[in-house]
Amino acid sequence: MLRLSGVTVVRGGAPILDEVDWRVREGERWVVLGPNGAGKTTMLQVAGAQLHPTRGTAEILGETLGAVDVFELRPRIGLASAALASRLPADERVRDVVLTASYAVVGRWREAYDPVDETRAQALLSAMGAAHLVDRRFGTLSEGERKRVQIARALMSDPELMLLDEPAAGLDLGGREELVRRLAALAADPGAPALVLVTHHVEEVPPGFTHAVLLRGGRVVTAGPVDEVLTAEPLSDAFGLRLRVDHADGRWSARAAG
Ligand SMILES: Nc1ncnc2c1ncn2[C@@H]1O[C@H](COP(=O)(O)OP(=O)(O)OP(=O)(O)O)[C@@H](O)[C@H]1O
Repeated sequence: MLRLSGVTVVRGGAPILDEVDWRVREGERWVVLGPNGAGKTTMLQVAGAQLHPTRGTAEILGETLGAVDVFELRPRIGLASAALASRLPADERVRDVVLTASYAVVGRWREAYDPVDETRAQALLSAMGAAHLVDRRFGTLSEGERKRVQIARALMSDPELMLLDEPAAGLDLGGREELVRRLAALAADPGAPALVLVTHHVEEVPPGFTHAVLLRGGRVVTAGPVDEVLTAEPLSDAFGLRLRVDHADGRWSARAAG
């Protein structure tokens, strides 16, 4: 699904991603964790064919970035991020926010969409608990409602790879738990795309996620199965803080130790 080899992104003369090697296979559900400025969003932008590495190779869905038309590649990738959300017109109806994703465009540009697409958009909004919002304008939604609509949008093109950048940011406790529940359902669906979720908090890792990669200072600290990576030592290393990590009922929690 995805293979980054020696991926380096240089900005302002310094690497903000530094020799990153990372591989996501079909069916895997990954969480990307790390402190502020670790390079999580940058890595996701490379994975989403939104940004070319300065050095190294990014292979996405069998294509090599730089040797493929990104406009053909992008519809195969579902992406939900704050940067993308900010480009969605505030006066756009929720239905159209979701529908336009099939064409990887922002803002309605066609007069008519296929009824099959309309039905699919409605079904995805239902699956995200947002069916009742279909006629609302995107700009009038609460933060939690926007996140759920964005995920429905990201699923619209039936992507092979789905990238979610901090989908729980700005949500209250109820909103977070609701989102975690829906992402857990998505993770458990064998027909769902390979999933990558960026977060700051282990509490937001949905049950059913299989792998984790920890970043710090643009470098990979650890990557592998969640049971090995979401433990005190690697997380303490990544966040530069001695942590106690608990795991119960498929969920994680972390706090400063001692
Ligand atoms: N154009 C740029 N010029 C200089 N530095 C940049 C540029 N873009 C990003 N950076 C820096 O690169 C680093 C990584 O940024 P990135 O947004 O990928 O981190 P992140 O892990 O997603 O952070 P956060 O958790 O705060 O969202 C940050 O220190 C950021 O300030």
